Amino acid sequence: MGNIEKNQAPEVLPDDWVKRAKKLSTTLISDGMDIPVEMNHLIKPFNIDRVLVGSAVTIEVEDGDNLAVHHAIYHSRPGHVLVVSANGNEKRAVIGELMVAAADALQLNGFIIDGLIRDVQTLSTSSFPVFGRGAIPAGPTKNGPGVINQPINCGGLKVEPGDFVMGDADGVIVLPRANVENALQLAEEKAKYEKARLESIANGNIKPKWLE
Ligand SMILES: O=C([O-])CC(=O)C(=O)O
Ligand SMILES: [Mg+2]
Repeated sequence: MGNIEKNQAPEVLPDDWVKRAKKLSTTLISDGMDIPVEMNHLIKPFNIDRVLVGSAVTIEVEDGDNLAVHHAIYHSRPGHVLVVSANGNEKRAVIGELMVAAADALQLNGFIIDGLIRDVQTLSTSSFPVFGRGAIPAGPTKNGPGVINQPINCGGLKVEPGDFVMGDADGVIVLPRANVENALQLAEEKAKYEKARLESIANGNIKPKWLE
């Protein structure tokens, strides 16, 4: 059995951030940022109707093994999102419907997997948000090793434990906490602009003023 290194679980996000983010979108937040906050396009929602916002619990596994992910579920609490780097493994799924049912019962906020999943028919209609690269029938081994709550690379971004994570139909963004308040304010302004722009289009003022 390989060792599972468990570090302290991060703080959850303030309720105010979660409420405000849920009224916005990943695109509105992305528009205000001058640092890369977007995971690459390979990390997609399995159910495009689900929105996830939470504090990152990071997990690194190897060779299609998911023992650390099982441990991380019970090392997390409501408000946490489990963010998993499967280190490029394309041969085995590292989560499935049983693990999602357990995470849902513990009121965790979602899974983001830079790797593969299985049991997609259930998970694509589940109310629990799951993001990942794709699916394969082959299941994981459960031997370790693995690391919980150390910085990881996921979807082309560095993710630190406790980072702000949001996922929706367009993909996943990750922000260091120091950037969140400002990012939410800019996104709220952009949301007002987009609402006004849609109203002008509906009223027949179709060409945008900035193009004059
Ligand atoms: O067996 C596993 O660890 C993954 C899986 O398919 C499930 O959780 O349903
Ligand atoms: Mg399964």
